[in-house]
Amino acid sequence: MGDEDWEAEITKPHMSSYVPVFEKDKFPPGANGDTFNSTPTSSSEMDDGSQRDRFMRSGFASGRSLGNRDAGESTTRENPPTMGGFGVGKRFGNRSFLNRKFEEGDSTGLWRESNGNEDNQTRDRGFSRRGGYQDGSDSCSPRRGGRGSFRGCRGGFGLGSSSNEFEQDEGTQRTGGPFGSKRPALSGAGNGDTYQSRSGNGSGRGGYKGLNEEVITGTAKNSWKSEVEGESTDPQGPKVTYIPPPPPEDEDSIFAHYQTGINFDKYDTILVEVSGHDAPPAILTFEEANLCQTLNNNIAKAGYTKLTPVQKYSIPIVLAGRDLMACAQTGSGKTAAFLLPILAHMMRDGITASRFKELQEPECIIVAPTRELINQIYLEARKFSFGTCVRAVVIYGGTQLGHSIRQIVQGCNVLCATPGRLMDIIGKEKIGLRQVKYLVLDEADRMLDMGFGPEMKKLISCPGMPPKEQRQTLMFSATFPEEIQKLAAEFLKSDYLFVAVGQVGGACRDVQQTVLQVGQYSKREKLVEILRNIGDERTMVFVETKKKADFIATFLCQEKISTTSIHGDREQREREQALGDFRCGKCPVLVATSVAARGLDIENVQHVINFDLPSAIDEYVHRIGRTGRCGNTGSAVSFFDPESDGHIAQPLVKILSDAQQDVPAWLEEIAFSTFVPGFSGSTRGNIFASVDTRKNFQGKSTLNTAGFSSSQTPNPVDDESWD
Ligand SMILES: Nc1ncnc2c1ncn2[C@@H]1O[C@H](COP(=O)(O)OP(=O)(O)OP(=O)(O)O)[C@@H](O)[C@H]1O
Repeated sequence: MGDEDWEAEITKPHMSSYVPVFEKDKFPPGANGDTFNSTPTSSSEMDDGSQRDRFMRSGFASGRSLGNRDAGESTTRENPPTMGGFGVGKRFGNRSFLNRKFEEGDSTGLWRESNGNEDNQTRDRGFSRRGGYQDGSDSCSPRRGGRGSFRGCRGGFGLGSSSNEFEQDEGTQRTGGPFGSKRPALSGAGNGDTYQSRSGNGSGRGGYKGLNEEVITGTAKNSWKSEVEGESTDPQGPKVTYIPPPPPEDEDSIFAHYQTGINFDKYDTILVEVSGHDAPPAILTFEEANLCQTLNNNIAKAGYTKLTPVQKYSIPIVLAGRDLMACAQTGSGKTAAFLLPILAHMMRDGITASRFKELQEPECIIVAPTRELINQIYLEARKFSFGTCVRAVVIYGGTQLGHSIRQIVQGCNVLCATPGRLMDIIGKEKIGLRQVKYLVLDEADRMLDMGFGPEMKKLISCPGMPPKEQRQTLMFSATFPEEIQKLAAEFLKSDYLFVAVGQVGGACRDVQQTVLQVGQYSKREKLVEILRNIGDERTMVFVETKKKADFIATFLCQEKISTTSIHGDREQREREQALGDFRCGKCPVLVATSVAARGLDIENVQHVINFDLPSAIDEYVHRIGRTGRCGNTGSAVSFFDPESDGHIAQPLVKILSDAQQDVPAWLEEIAFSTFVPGFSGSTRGNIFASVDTRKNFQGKSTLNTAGFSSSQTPNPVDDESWD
C-alpha cells in the first residue's frame, strides 16, 4: 500500500468511535501490554473522550492490560487482528513487512524522526493518530489488519502533536477530545512548523501547563515557547486530574539506597579544579562539615560514609554562603552536594516548622528540567530532612494543579519544582519569593539554554525574588557549555566559585563505551541481538523521538522482550508507571527519549544503548551517565549511522579518548573527514568548556586534587580580578 492510500484515509472525515479491547489470554506474556504501557486507570476518572484518549495513548501499545481493565465498562471484546492493528499483533510482528513499510516511510519522508528532526513529525503525528484509530476499527479485514499493524503503530505512536518534548508535554496536562489531547497536532496537521501550529491553536492559552517541563534536543530547542498563564484558564480540554501516589512514608523506604560500586574510591584520584576568589578549603569527611546531629544521622542511614569529590568541594563552598557553579561527572553525588549544606544552613538558622498558609514562602527553591528528576530530588530532600522541621514539597506538570496547591499550602520550606508548574503556582500567589535564600538549578546548563533560559530569567525577576546579592544561587550539572556559563553570570554573584571535577562535560569513566557502525535498517536487528545477550539486566534504550520510542518499545515487546517506554507524549501517570516498572525490574528494558537522559538515578542500570545518537554530545554524556553511577560500572553501546551521525563523530571521538575508551578507526576516519563548524577537538573547543570560562578572559584558578586540600595552596595566578 502506498502512501497515497494513507493520505486518502487520513482525510476521511468520519472517525469511528469504536474502542477495541484486547484479549489477554490470546497472547503470550511479554509481547504485549502486560509489560508495555500498562496504565492502571480508574474508568471513573475518564469521560468518553478521555477513555478513547487513553486508548489512543495506552491501548495501542498495551491493549491487553487496558482491555482487561476496561472490559465490561464500555466496550466489547474484539478479535486478535485488532491487536495487530494496533501494533502488537502478528502482522506487526512480521518483521519483513514491518521493515519494508518502515523503510518506505523513511524514504518517502513519512518516517523521518531518526534524523532528530521532530519538526517534520507534526504532520505525521496529526494524521497518524487518526490513521491508527481507523485501522484499529477496521479489524476484520486481514489486509487492513496488516496495514493497521503498521498504521496502527503509527497512529498509536503518533499520540503527540507537536514537535518537541516541551510542546508535547502540554498535551499531557490536558486530555483533550476523543482522539487525544494533542490538539495542535490535529489542527496543525500540514503545518510542519510546530511552533506556529501551537501558536495558532494555543494563543491565549496557559502556556506553562507543564509544556516546558521536558527535555528537548537538537533543532527542537528552537521551537520552545512559553506564555505565562495559569493552567486553569485553559479553555481547551478537561483539566488534568492525575494525582501522583504519595511516596512511601516508612523509614526503610525513605532511606532505601543502592551500594556504591567498586570504583567509588577511585573518585579520589579525579582532579578537581576550583576557580574564583577565596575558595574555602575542601573537606575530607562528613564530620568536617560540622552538620547537625539529625543530618548526620540521615546521612548515615542513607549509607553515605565517604564524600564524593563534588561534595568535598561544594559543601564547604555552600556552607560559606558562596554562589557556585559545579560540574562533575554523572552519578557522582551532586544532589547531596547542594542539599546537605542548604539543609544545614536551614537548621542552623533555626527554621520554624512551616504551617498551613494560603501563601507559602519557601527558603529554598530547586528547579530541574524534568518531572521525574525533580521528583527524585524531592525524595532526596525528604530523606535528608527526615526528622527535622524542614518540609520539602514537590510540584510538577502533568499532575492536577489543585494537588500541587494542596501540597504547598500545608507548609513549604524547600520547594522542588519544574519551571512551568513553578511559574503557575507563583502566578496563583500560592508561593511568595521574599524568603528565598537558596535558588538551585540542577542540570543548570539545560535550565539556562534556549528551552528554559527565558523561564529562569522570569523567575529571578519575579516580584519579591531577592536579587542575586541577597540570595545564594547554586548551579550543578555534568556538562556546562561555554556559552551557557556566560549566561549563568546573570544569575550568580560576580564572585561565584566554579568547581570542575575532572573534565567538564566529560563522560563518566566507569562506563565502558562502545560505538558500533550500524545502518538505519539494521538497528532493530542489532538491538534485539544485544538485548538477548544482555538477558534481564536493566537497560535503557535511547531513541531520538517519542514516536520512535513507542515504535521500538512495541517492537521489542513483540520480540518478547519485556519493555516499557517513557517520553513526553505519555501521560504523567504512564510515565511514572513506566519508570516504576523499570525500577522494579518488571520491565528490564526502558525505551526513552532524552526526557530520561538527565539526572535519573535508577539502581542497577547496567546498560545504555543509543539506538539513535543524540544530536548534541552533551546529551550523549548525560544519557550514558544513567549507568556507571556512584562507582558502579556500566556499559554504553551506541549505534552510529554514518548517514546521519557524521556531525557527532568529532565530539564523540573526543569524549571517548578523554575517557580512555577505544576509539574505532572507522570513527576516527569519519571524524577527521567531517567538518564540524566550530568544533576544535581541543579542551577549549566550544562543545565543552574544560574550565571555568571566566579564565579564558580574566580568570584565575586553583588546581586541586580531590581528597587533598590542595585548594588551600596559594594560586599562582591569583592576581587578576574578574569583576
Ligand atoms: N557520598 C556518597 N556515598 C554514597 N552514595 C552516594 C554519595 N553521594 C551520592 N550517593 C548516591 O549516588 C547516586 C548518584 O547521586 P546523584 O543522583 O546525586 O548523582 P548526580 O551527580 O546528580 O548525577 P547526574 O549528573 O546523573 O544527575 C545516588 O544514588 C546517591 O544517593
